[in-house]
Amino acid sequence: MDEQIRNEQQYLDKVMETIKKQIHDVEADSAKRKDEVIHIRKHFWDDLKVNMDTFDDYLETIIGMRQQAQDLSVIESTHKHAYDRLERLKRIEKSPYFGRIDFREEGTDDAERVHIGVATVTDETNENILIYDWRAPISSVYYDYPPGPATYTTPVGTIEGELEKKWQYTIRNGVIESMFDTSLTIGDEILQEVLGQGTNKHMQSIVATIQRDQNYIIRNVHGKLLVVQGAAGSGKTSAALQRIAYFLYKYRDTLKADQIILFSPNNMFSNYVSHVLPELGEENMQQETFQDYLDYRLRDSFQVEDPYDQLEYLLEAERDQEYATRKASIRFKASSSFFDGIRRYRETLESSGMLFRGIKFRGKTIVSAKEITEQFYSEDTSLRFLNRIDKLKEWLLKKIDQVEKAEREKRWVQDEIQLLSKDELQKVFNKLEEDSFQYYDKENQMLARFVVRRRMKSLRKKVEDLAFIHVKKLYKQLFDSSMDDKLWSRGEVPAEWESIRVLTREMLEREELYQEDATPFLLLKELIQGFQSNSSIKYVLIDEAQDYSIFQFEFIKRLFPMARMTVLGDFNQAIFAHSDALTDFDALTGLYGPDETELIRLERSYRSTRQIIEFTRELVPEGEQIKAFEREGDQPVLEVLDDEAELHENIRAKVEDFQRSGAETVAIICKSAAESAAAYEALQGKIDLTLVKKNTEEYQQGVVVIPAYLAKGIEFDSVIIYNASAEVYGEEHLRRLFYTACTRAMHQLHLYSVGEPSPLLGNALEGSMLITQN
Ligand SMILES: Nc1ncnc2c1ncn2[C@@H]1O[C@H](COP(=O)(O)OP(=O)(O)OP(=O)(O)O)[C@@H](O)[C@H]1O
Repeated sequence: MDEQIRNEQQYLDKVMETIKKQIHDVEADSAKRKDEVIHIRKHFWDDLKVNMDTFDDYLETIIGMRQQAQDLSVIESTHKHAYDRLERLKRIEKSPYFGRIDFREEGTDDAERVHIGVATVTDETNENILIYDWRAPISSVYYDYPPGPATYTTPVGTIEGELEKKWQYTIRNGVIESMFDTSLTIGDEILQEVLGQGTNKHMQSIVATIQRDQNYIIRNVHGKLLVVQGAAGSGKTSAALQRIAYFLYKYRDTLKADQIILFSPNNMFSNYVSHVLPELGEENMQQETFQDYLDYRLRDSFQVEDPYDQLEYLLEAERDQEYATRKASIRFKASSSFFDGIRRYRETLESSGMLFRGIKFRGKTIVSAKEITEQFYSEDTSLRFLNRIDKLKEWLLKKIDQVEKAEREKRWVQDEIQLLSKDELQKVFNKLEEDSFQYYDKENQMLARFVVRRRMKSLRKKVEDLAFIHVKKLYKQLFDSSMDDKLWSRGEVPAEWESIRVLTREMLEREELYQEDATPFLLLKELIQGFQSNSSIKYVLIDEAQDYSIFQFEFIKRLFPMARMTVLGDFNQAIFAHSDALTDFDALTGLYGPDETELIRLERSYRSTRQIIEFTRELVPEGEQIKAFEREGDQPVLEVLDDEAELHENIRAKVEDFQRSGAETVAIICKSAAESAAAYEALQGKIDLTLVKKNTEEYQQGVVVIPAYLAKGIEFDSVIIYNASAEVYGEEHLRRLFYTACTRAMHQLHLYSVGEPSPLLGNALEGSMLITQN
């Protein structure tokens, strides 16, 4: 083995030497190019013969300018390329690879040694590859096979052969610290080591230890929709991020990072995952929360309730009649029935029911809502709805033209002309010089024209933006009892429909929009005014996808018509009311059809120790399917206490305990923001801690108090469940929230209960997965 390490170290030294030399060369080259760029920029005009005397001179000048600009752009782009290469080389200089396969291609005698790292490195002749990028076709053998027969796919076909050996290395600072022959070792030492480490301020890349099923997700480029249903901690987010890196490599000539968008649950999560791609030498994709998008699109119309306020209401509000209505409303408005209902509603508007705003100018109606309605329904009904809207807009703009002409003669115009500033007058006269005189025989006429046009500008803009369509009222009309027969067949609406109608109308009268109404409202708006879509996005990835309704998926699909979609989620963590009854992503098959859809399950969980996984999987139905990665730790503990004073004292001591054992991140996870605020208040003087709120941007190290729904997608060395009592987690619908909270723990999990423990713990208590202390 020593001999092997020595040999390998020699190879490593050679590779590092090459990288060092390349860094030196690129640096020298890059400095030269930089000088060139500066020179061209400085002397752009000196080197150019500007002569406009004749048409030929003019043409020559233009061509010269173009040529100069082109040269500059080529050098600049080469410079950027070199800079990226330099960054990449520097990043891998001291740890250039992490694995090796000895692969013998069929029909050959000798196995090729393929070293695998984060970026490709070739020798000075550029002919021999010293390190293969982990995304290269041959590298997939490293992730997919144990020693034995193996194949991989290249653009020209499938290569078959024998994987003779597979090595894993840990290299630090240019020294091989360990190397494992995977055919001899049991288990995955490197993965053990990686998972045993503490949390980081940011999520880490997993390229050295990608597992086979994860690799399948990362490299899957078949259909339009890839759905990944995976247990908590099974690497869904990790797979999504490495998948993006894979796309950026595979399609590097045509795909840019900003053509990929990742929908994440909140800004703290976005921040948490934002280092993975740069660590892999790639630029970050766009990241958005769906809420940000809704806010952006609806900010002019409404203050939209955010999803966390909706959740907080569902967790903490009194369980009265209104609560039941709201819950039913949330479910129904997220359903495909409601989606179809809205589409039917739009169709009925073709023949009647459109609602418009009258158009006023200086307090006087120019075109009344009634006239607009009459005009709309007098148009040729065989035209497509959106064309009719367009024609109506043109008709209104013409009306505005007429009014504009007539207004120029009015007295107010003369008054306003008197008030024009010097600058404004100058502006009008400048224009006069540009325009032909013949249109403006009188100066005053021109000023009048200026004044009226200026006043009408915003009106015109409103008409252009179709603001004369009363979408708010149209949405409200959807909840009018008169629509029932037209829109809904028997049994399609929930039993609470009557009270949902009232609740929704009251909300709209207050000029508010609940979270559950935001996407439906936007859909209706788009069906009537035309869809805003973004065709430049080629890949959309949706993480924590169990939190999206089928309605929202439909919407995202329309929004990005040219994109392929990757959807990753776990229904055991579906904490929003609209999704708490769903158990799988089957409904998504309808989105692009079965031929374009592939579903993959990830069952092994990597985040937590075996003991934590064996406990948490007892909390959910069919939890036995979740497999633990064999990493040992302490058994989770449930401690039952008498009162809150005791609870806070115990938490203080426990946090100290965890920190003494090396935990860098400790989360005290609560049910809601309300419970978190109370816990924070009580613990503040005892422990140095931070309260995480919905607008917290950064993942915090140290001790945090956090509501379970904000801890989604992230992880902590040690987790304390603040109060797992029957009083707090008494209701069945909190099971998934409770599971989400417990699965955030990597190494240690401790639950407290003031008084009787939650019935949700039932199976786990009986199965002795949990040590109980009274
Ligand atoms: N192949 C792997 N190698 C190393 N670490 C891994 C691997 N797969 C997952 N992990 C680690 O497991 C943890 C959980 O991964 P990740 O957050 O991607 O899971 P998830 O399925 O998105 O979880 P959740 O649904 O709970 O949010 C992370 O620390 C991640 O780095």
